[in-house]
Amino acid sequence: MQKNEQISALILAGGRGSRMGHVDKGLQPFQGATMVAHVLERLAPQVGAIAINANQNLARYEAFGVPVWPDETTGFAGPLAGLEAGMRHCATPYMVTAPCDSPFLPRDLAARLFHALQSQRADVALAVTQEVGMRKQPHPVFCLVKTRLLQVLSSYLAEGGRKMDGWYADLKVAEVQFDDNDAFRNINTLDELHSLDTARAPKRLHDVTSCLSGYDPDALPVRDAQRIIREFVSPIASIEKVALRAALDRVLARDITSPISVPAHDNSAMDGFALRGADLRADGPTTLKVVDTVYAGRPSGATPAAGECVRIMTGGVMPAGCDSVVPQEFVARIGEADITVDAGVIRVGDNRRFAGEDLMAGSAALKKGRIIRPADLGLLASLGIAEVPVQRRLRVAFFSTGDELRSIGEPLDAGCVYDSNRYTLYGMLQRLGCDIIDMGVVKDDPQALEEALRNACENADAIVTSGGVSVGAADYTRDIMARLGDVTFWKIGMRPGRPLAFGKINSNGHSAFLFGLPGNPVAVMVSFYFFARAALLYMMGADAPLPLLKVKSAAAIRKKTGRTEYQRGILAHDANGGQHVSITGSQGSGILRSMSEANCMVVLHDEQGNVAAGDLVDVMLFEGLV
Ligand SMILES: Nc1nc2c(c(=O)[nH]1)N[C@H]1C(S)=C(S)[C@@H](COP(=O)(O)OP(=O)(O)OC[C@H]3O[C@@H](n4cnc5c(N)ncnc54)[C@H](O)[C@@H]3O)O[C@H]1N2
Ligand code: MOO
Ligand SMILES: [Mg+2]
Repeated sequence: MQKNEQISALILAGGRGSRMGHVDKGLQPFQGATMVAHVLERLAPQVGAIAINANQNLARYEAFGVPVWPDETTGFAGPLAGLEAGMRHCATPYMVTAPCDSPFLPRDLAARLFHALQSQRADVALAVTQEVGMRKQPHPVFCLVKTRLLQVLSSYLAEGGRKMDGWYADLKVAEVQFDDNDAFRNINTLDELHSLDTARAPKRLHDVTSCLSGYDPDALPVRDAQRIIREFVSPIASIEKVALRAALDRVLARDITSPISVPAHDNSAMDGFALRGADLRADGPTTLKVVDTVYAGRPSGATPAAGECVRIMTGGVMPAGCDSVVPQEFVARIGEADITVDAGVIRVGDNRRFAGEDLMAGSAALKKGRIIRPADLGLLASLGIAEVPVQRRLRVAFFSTGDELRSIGEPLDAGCVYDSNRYTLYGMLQRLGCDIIDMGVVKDDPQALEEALRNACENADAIVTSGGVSVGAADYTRDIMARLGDVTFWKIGMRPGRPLAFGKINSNGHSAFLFGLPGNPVAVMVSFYFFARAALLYMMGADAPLPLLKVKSAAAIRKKTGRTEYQRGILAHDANGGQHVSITGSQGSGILRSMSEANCMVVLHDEQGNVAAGDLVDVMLFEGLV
């Protein structure tokens, strides 16, 4: 974001922190620094100059190397007094403010407020947010003002005014809508501060693994590896708004509350005649006078009296007083101006759809974390929602390692193989909806590996590599990974996919989670599905557990206890209309055909031994998984 030299920033740290037990809020430790330091770090790059308004601990604020201006009115007159002090000292025509307890403020705050101020020829611009289905929420302490308005503010204060949004009542105000409500989140209590601090503090792998009893990196059960990974990774907290169609397959970032009732009115489920159920005789035919016709989308306003009815189309609004609809094909006689209905053809209330029976205004329509499917697009459209808050896409860099690998298009030299892992990884990552960075093949060369890992780390949220994580002499990958961060190497009690590297690496102030998958072509896929997939989904804020089905095994399967086996299976119908699963031929870790032929994975758990024909086994369908 570009710096605007015409704007100065003022951090409002002059409050008494009464909700924090009278501590100085700005100086509270938060994620390895103080709260005010986080605000400084976000705001300073946006403006030409920056200062702090504080009324206590002035020397500690001055230690940040920026000017500190106390209120000029005594007695903690609130943020307006700070604003006044700031405007008096400010040397630029514009000043932007933010409170010291908002460490997540937008990095484009000044630019967007300034743009709105200019384009709307306003005096003050302020941030607002609006949750879907909720009222607009202004954030007057996040504002941009023309500094020449000092006089207006001083008069308001002199008259005893104290409300942040009161002083500009007679000025032109531009509101700027920001999508990320959390960016304006201020931290009011020490409890809130501590819980956020621990939730977001970087974890060490050791802290996670040490909580596990009997942790052995060389014989780690699948469940434990999955648990450690889940504990260690953290979700990205960045939201964007996209047009409804573009939300397909994206992760919903906020709960959606229905702003309207769907349908909005009671209406007919059939083409027929709307009537008053009480008019229908139980002992013989009823004749009713037809007084009007109602088409869908054209309410008639008619209010039929006793003995009257209205011709109605499917979706037409039920006329007042009517509670039932008789479909036209059930009517015994349709005359010029009346109809006759036989006894017992409908019950009172039949074929009437109630207002809000699909969704009631104010009710929860969709939960955040959901991956948006076609039905959800329709549901959102039925609510009139044109833009959807979604998580930003996860950026995932991936590459293959190995001197023997050739990319397609290159000649296949003696002893070499074509790189297939990068294509299976491409497919799997693409299906997960990630933004992918394909980094090609990297040679078994320490310098090339380090460069690739650093580059990936600086550009992605997560890195997926294949190969080099076992114990071979040319497998430098392990050493380099370990050197760049907090990475552990496991031998997992599973087949295929025994070796796995996992952790987080750092480069030039960036960090990324790392999944070092084994090189064998089936192992790379199985490790992706059972470790990386869930972790990446969690990072992208998605809540998408996969069901395991129980299906009969068509034949006996040999299985060792004490490890998880992922056998490639074909689920098919048998002659009796039931289903069974059979294993695809050779299950070798290099036989990619076994994956291609399969339509599911048979999951044989640690404690399971040999399977007899007809036994039920757990099956995970590729459909949904891939
Ligand atoms: N002494 C031991 N040797 C091995 C062990 C072990 O525990 N002790 N584990 C075996 C298991 S299990 C696996 S899985 C592999 C994993 O090896 P690496 O992750 O080090 O992978 P590489 O050695 O680089 O390659 C293994 C194999 O896969 C082929 N490969 C690699 N990348 C690709 C690619 N992109 N496309 C196609 N094929 C690829 C590579 O040519 C090798 O054949 O280690 C076992 N050894
Ligand atoms: O576990 Mo390795 O993945 O069997 O070939
Ligand atoms: Mg190897």
